[in-house]
Amino acid sequence: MVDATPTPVMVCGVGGKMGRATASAVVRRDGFELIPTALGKGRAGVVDVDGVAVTVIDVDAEDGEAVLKKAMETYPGLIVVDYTLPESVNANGELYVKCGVPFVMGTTGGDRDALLREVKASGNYAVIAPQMGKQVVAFQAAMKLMAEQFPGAFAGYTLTVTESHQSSKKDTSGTAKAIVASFNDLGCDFDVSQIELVRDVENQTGRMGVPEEHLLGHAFHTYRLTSADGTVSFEFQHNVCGRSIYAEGTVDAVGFLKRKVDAKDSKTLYDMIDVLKEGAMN
Ligand SMILES: NC(=O)C1=CN([C@@H]2O[C@H](COP(=O)(O)OP(=O)(O)OC[C@H]3O[C@@H](n4cnc5c(N)ncnc54)[C@H](OP(=O)(O)O)[C@@H]3O)[C@@H](O)[C@H]2O)C=CC1
Ligand SMILES: O=C(O)C1=N[C@H](C(=O)O)C[C@H](O)C1
Repeated sequence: MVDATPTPVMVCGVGGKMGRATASAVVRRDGFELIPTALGKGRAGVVDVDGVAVTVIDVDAEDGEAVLKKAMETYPGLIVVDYTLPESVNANGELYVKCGVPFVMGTTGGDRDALLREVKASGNYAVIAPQMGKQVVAFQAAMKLMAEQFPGAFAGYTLTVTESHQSSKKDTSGTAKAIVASFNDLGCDFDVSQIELVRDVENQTGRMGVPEEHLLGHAFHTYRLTSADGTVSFEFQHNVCGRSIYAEGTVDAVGFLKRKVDAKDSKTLYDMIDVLKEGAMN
């Protein structure tokens, strides 16, 4: 029999740009319920998400663990979505593991190796990925496959990577870092510290071609490969305006994770390529 109970979702960081967009997608999507409590930082208060009043509890002022445990009791089957900030990634991951709550981590940055290692070792169910947009995930997967199939195919080529995001974004794109890992396997000698970050309006609207109405929410990535003698070049580009592609993908990830939890799947840690491969993205 199909379980008709909606999946309860807590969105941590609901006061921020991605948290808000994701909470709104949860409200719109059948089969999911946005719970009226979330963890936040610095600012407590109530955020109205399309008619759902979400009380944001400041983790600096209250015990996040107690808040989460209460929510898990009140909403059995709770799944947490995290769109907070790079500096909170590891502490939040640890908190979710401590509470035993399945989670989707969309937040980038932090110590990724430690996060993945600790979550995997814990056996806590989680989807962790720097990119939730279906078509960008497909591109990321294609580059990974190319690197697995043809390692070293671009040896000797020079790689340049440019990414433009809203000026409030402090970290280097997690997506760009993941794709650079595939270029490394393809033979390109390139370190993520060489990624060019564009955060100023003049270059965004001029050189990058970001429409003005999307200066506050965009992700424009260009990867250029040039052969040693300059006679051959490749360019890969993905330009996203707004945030709906990520918000919708995040809800897909929540649905995927719920099915894995219910099935008690032996694999517990996933990324968005796993979600895409299973045909779980709308
Ligand atoms: N995986 C993906 O597809 C995508 C990932 N991202 C990533 O999502 C993250 C958030 O981006 P964005 O929404 O633009 O950032 P914002 O700055 O707009 O929002 C971050 C929010 O998180 C809150 N916050 C910070 N620390 C904590 C904490 N410890 N617990 C709970 N809440 C906390 C902040 O609260 P306060 O306002 O009080 O400081 C703020 O409301 C970034 O890492 C970004 O790269 C973005 C788009 C897509
Ligand atoms: O902060 C953003 O906006 C984005 N962050 C993710 C990243 O760091 O790769 C995904 C996308 O680029 C938007």
